[in-house]
Order: sequence, then C-alpha cells, then structure tokens
Amino acid sequence: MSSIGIVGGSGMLGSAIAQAWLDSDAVAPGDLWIANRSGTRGDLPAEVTVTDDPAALAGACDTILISIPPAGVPDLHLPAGDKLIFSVMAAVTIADLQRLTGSPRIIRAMSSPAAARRLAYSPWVAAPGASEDDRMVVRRLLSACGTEDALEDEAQLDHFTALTGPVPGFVAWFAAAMTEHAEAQGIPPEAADRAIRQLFRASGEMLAEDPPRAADHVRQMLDYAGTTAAGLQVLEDSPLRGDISKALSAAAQKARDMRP
Ligand SMILES: NC(=O)C1=CN([C@@H]2O[C@H](COP(=O)(O)OP(=O)(O)OC[C@H]3O[C@@H](n4cnc5c(N)ncnc54)[C@H](O)[C@@H]3O)[C@@H](O)[C@H]2O)C=CC1
Ligand SMILES: O=C(O)[C@@H]1CCC=N1
Repeated sequence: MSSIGIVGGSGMLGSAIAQAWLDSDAVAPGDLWIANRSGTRGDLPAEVTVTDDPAALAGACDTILISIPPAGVPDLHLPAGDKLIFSVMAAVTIADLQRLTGSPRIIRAMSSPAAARRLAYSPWVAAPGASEDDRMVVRRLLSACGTEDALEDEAQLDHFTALTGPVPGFVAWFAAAMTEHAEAQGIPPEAADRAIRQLFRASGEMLAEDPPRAADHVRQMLDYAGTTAAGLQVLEDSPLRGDISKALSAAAQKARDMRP
C-alpha cells in the first residue's frame, strides 16, 4: 500500500487506530505518517514518520485520516488536492471536510478507541466524489479496527457518535449503577467491582453472538418468568427506556451543535 497518514494520530482515537493498523499489518510502519501538535514520537516504531506539520503529511501521503478534536478544525491547514480523505471526527461533516481539504474524495466515519483491541464498530458514508477503490481502501482500513458498515445517510453518523463512539460509554453507566447497587447491599466494593466487570465481559461476548439479538435475550428472560423477569418487569414499567433514548438524543444533538 502507498503512504497513509493520520492527522491527530497520537490522540486517544488516532493512536488506537494506528495500533490496529500496525498490529494487523494493514499498514506497514514504513508507510505510516503521524501528525500531532508536538511532533513527538511516543511509543511509535522508528519506521513511522512523525511530524508536527499536517501539510507535510498531506504532501507525502495518498490517504489521509483526520482525527483531531472538532474545535481544532478551523485552524487546521490541510490542502490535499484530490487525495483520499477520511475522518473519524465527531460533528465534522463531509461538506466541512471538502471545504477544509479541497478534495472531492471524502469518506466520513465514526469509530472508537476499541480499535486498539480491534473491537471498534465503524460506520461510514462516502461522498459522491469517492471512487469504488476509495471505498475498498477505507473498508479494509476500518475492518482492521473491528467491524464496519457502509451507510447512505450522513445524518446517522451523529447517532453513532452517541451510540458506539464512546467505549465503554453508556454501557459503563449501567455497570456503575449495578456496582453501586451491589455495594449498597453491603457487598465488599472489591467483590462488587470484580463481579460487575466479569458480568459485562460475559454479557459482551454473549451479545456479540448473533442470533439471538439483544431483544430476544430479554424476551427469553421474561418468558422464563423467574427472578430476572421480576426485575426486568420493573424496568419495562419504568420510564427508563425513554430516558435512554433521551440521553442518546442529547449526545447526538451535542454533535450537531459542535459543527466547526
Ligand atoms: N476519544 C474517543 O473516544 C472518540 C473520539 N472521536 C473523535 O476523534 C477525534 C479525536 O479525538 P481524541 O483522540 O479523543 O482527541 P485527543 O485530544 O486525544 O487527540 C487529539 C490529537 O490531535 C492532535 N492535534 C490537534 N490539533 C492538531 C493539528 N492542528 N495538527 C496536528 N495534530 C493536531 C493532538 O496533538 C492529539 O494528538 C475527535 O474529533 C473526536 O470527536 C470519535 C469517537 C470516539
Ligand atoms: O465524547 C466525545 O465527544 C467523543 C466523540 C464520540 C465519543 N467520544
């Protein structure tokens, strides 16, 4: 593969993606460029080129991933001609990316730091100027980070910014609530912590298997009509489902409000 650069490649998400690419051999270290604010290498292998100049990276690389905070976008100088640009930034639209880089070949994705474990979910939307080859390149690069899906409606990426961008994100809130409940019952905090971490590890693996789907698991437990069903019925009768939807909508709205 030709050179590929990550602007913001030492940040939380950019470094996770770089690690996935290097670990999976999707990108050879000698083909990878990283731009960050300081130009410092950190733990990156010596063959990776590190720069504090995004324009130099854009000059050298055929494919450029942008992963900087949305607030930094107005100050970013990244003339890219017609190179392939792809972004995992929240809030920054395909139109913004076209204005920023001048390139028509844009693919906008959402991903997550779970990429470091090759467990990210990365939905993406291509601009009309992106070719079939461009789509294949990005599909391969995002597959190296976990699973990916091509979508048609760019607006849905704001919802994925809420749903799957943060890891463990909203799931951590449920784990914390269960841990607090266990502690409130007098269970020693260390045991409560270990118990709930193990529960979420096992649940994650079981839910990743398909089928059954999450809703089918719930239905099976309700049908079993045992202890779990008694608790689940309290949730079913509560406003929690609507509140979860409100929370995810607020996060998606924040992404829309953060447009640079
Ligand atoms: N951290 C997360 O969980 C997720 C982050 N994202 C998105 O990823 C993007 C990056 O987020 P994080 O990695 O959390 O940020 P971060 O703050 O950890 O890292 C940002 C990186 O960008 C570099 N940077 C900033 N401005 C730059 C510039 N003008 N030129 C070169 N390098 C520059 C910084 O040196 C740093 O390495 C954001 O747009 C965010 O919305 C998306 C999904 C999840
Ligand atoms: O919380 C945030 O703003 C970032 C974007 C998506 C996930 N984390």
